[in-house]
Amino acid sequence: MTKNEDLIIAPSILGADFSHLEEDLVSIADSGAQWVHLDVMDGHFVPNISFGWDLIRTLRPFSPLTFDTHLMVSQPERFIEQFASAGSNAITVHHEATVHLYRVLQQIRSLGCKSGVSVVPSTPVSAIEHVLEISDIVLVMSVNPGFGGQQMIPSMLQKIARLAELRETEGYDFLISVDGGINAKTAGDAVDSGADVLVTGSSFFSAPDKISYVADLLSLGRAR
Ligand SMILES: O=C(CO)[C@H](O)[C@H](O)COP(=O)(O)O
Repeated sequence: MTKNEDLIIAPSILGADFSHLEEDLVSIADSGAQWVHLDVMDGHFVPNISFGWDLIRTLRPFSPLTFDTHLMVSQPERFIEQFASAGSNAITVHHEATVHLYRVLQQIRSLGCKSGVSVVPSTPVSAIEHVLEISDIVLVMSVNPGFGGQQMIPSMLQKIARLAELRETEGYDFLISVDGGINAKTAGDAVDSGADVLVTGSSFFSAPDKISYVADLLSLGRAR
């Protein structure tokens, strides 16, 4: 996979106004972003509750973009089928949320979705090395998950760089995604470290001009 040349911008609807989600979803496609990031929180794995597969199924007809579902959910293996049939194109689960990680990633692929694995800031890359061969996406959480609008933890850049190194040396084919505190100031360092997918919530939805905001982020990939 060619790194960064095809940078992907994935606005997170966690930052949207839930009273007019349809409109905000359309604004993501109109902005030039390629993916929609859907943060599912269960109030157990993270101290917040967001939404479930019914909302994703409801939103699906209103966007042609890739639905990138991020399950911040304990024992996600219980719900993979529901999130796949709701219209997810990619499903990411947390290493810390299951003892059956390899099997869950296989399950995700068997349902026709891209498989994603994520780690919270305290988990080192070494914890997921055994599943990199069956991962289409590795999502580096650059904040403690649960809430939008936090500041990026700078040391997470080293984690991105380590993943990029492993991909190169071992010949893996996953995309490196980064989630948490991504904005016009922090995105450059993330891309320089090796990120291919920029998840952006509060900064996207507060941008006065979403098209320019996305264009600026996309230009970081081309500048490499
Ligand atoms: O997963 C998340 C929080 O757990 C959000 O996707 C992430 O924090 C993006 O929001 P922001 O860009 O506002 O940091």
